[in-house]
Amino acid sequence: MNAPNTEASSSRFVTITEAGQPLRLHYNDVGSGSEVVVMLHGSGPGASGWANFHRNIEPLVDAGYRVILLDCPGWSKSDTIVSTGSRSDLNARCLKGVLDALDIAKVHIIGNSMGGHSAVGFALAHPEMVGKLILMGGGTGGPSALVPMPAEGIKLIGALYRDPTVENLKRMMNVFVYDTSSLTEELYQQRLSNILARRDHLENFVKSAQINPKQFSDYGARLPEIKARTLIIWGRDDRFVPLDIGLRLLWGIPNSEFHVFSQCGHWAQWEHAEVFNNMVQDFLAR
Ligand SMILES: O=C(O)/C=C/C(=O)/C=C/C=C(\O)C(=O)O
Repeated sequence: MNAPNTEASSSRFVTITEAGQPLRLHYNDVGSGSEVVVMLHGSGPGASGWANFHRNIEPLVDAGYRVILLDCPGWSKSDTIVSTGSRSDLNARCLKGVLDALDIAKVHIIGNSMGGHSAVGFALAHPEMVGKLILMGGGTGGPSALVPMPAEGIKLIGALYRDPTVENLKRMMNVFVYDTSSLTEELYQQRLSNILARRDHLENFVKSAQINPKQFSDYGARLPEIKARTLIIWGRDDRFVPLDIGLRLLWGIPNSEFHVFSQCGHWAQWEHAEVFNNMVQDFLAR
């Protein structure tokens, strides 16, 4: 019997060059299929590939995919960074560096929130390297037609970055998911320890937003350039990146489809993991 895949057993590092400087990035590498699925996490404090997607890795690995979870610069065990330009483009450059280092020519990408913005940035810069895209609660920065921006959840993320207390974490997590009864003390403690482990990441995120408040590019005008078949997934009750941003993606990306979960906040892959996993496998196999 194979040993279970764990964060520790799949943990790897690679050093790329970013803006002429070495940048050490952490990733998890699970499974050994010839088709590769990259998972890109969101921008909340304490996020990581493993923390965002731990309910989604095993089903894809069991279905025969190799899964790479990249921790973007400024999160988890990756180097810290001050982002003064587009963070979505920065993450896209980092993904290119990692794939080149691993000699991987083509990937499917699942992006959550900031990870969705970064996946679109990557697809625009390197269309030949993208198989299919799955965008959840993200895909472009820019305005919502319905909700004042920054949305309430994004304001709570900012407060948590500036003042990383368990009270601020609970305030953020309580609008993060639809069903707050799913939030356990263990989850809070795990997330808080991730957050407090890297105060440099917190400080640099705050600094980045002060230098450039628009960290996430508005790719709206360029969405029609995306040729990859794209599955857009959203929570109806998303209070971080409003649902109508998903509609903008659907209008803009020519070969796209849109699924909305009711009773779901910003973490569709976690709140509706089983249906999400089946949907992803079906979409990738089509
Ligand atoms: O401001 C945006 O457009 C993006 C926000 C996020 O990326 C928020 C993500 C939060 C998480 O996924 C998390 O795990 O904290």
